[in-house]
Amino acid sequence: MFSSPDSPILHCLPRVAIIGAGRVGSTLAQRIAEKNLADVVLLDIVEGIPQGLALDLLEARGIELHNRQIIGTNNYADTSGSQIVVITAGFPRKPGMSRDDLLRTNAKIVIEAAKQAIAYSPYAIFIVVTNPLDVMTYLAWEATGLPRNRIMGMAGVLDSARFETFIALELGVLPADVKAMVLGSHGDLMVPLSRYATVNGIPITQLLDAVTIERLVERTRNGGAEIVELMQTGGAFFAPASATSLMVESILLNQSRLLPVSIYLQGEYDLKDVVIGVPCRLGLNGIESVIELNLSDSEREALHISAKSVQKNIERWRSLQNS
Ligand SMILES: NC(=O)C1=CN([C@@H]2O[C@H](COP(=O)(O)OP(=O)(O)OC[C@H]3O[C@@H](n4cnc5c(N)ncnc54)[C@H](O)[C@@H]3O)[C@@H](O)[C@H]2O)C=CC1
Ligand SMILES: O=C([O-])CC(=O)C(=O)O
Repeated sequence: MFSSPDSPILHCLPRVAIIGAGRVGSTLAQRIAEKNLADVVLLDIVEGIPQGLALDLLEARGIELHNRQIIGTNNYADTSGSQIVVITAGFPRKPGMSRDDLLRTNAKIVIEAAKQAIAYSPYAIFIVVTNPLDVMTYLAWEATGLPRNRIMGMAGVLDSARFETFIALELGVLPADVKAMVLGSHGDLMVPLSRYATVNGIPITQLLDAVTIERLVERTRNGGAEIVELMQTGGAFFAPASATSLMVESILLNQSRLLPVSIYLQGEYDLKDVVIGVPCRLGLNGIESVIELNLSDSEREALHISAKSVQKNIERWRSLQNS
């Protein structure tokens, strides 16, 4: 049973609302239900789609052996009293586009979704997935007025999983034995921390040469685009849904996992008034704490360059509104 410390108990079972029943949203609904984590309300602007997806997922319950409720809706009232709201509503990029090219269209969608969702679930913890991720999380934070521990973006868990995958493929080891962390913005300027990447505790710098590591770092930075180019219609959704469900799980089960999460910074890493990915502990209160790593000069510089690019896009959004 989960409820925010200051909230009344609204439901007997935890409930997660997913705004946007597209590829990421519907796969996330499946992951959450099949892991038996929470009931799911799947909301989309298109009529019939969330209802059809919910029915399809319900019909699998007997086979997958879980008993979670899954509701499809176009009405925010049905998301009422959710403990977690995940925003995946918005357009994915097409080949040749950067995530930042989605700013204008997705900002309006995310701001509206955040305002509607908070009105019905005032005690919820919000996880933003829509791109460009860090700017969307910043705008959702502004739109909801939530304290920063209750609103975050998903990107670092996915980018780290990609880095771990490429290291595991290169070394021919089990992916679960590889641990790595990617900080910064969810874009070309993300900051994979090779120095902290290990295989069961052994630093990868002892297993791979510098040129190979740099190649894997570059592939990680380009990980989303690689899939967009291959698929031609939309982007990745299996790994993004897995990464988001990991965050949902750590919050609902109070696991206190230490994960890279996009959060509004208030001076940590000498960065202020920007959302960017840094290591955080995730538990019942959302972000329980921000961990400040001892970064090298070049890692710190890369993080600051990454943050500047997010700030530039926040300013771009403000000037679009004023024009
Ligand atoms: N943060 C990350 O690491 C990742 C972010 N993404 C981003 O997530 C977003 C969703 O990706 P997909 O699910 O692949 O796209 P999709 O196109 O399959 O789904 C988007 C859904 O949002 C819905 N939608 C649009 N406007 C809406 C509104 N106003 N209210 C409610 N629903 C609305 C659409 O009808 C559609 O069903 C994209 O912006 C994508 O770039 C995707 C993967 C990873
Ligand atoms: O690349 C995209 O557009 C979707 C995304 O953010 C990712 O897969 O990392």
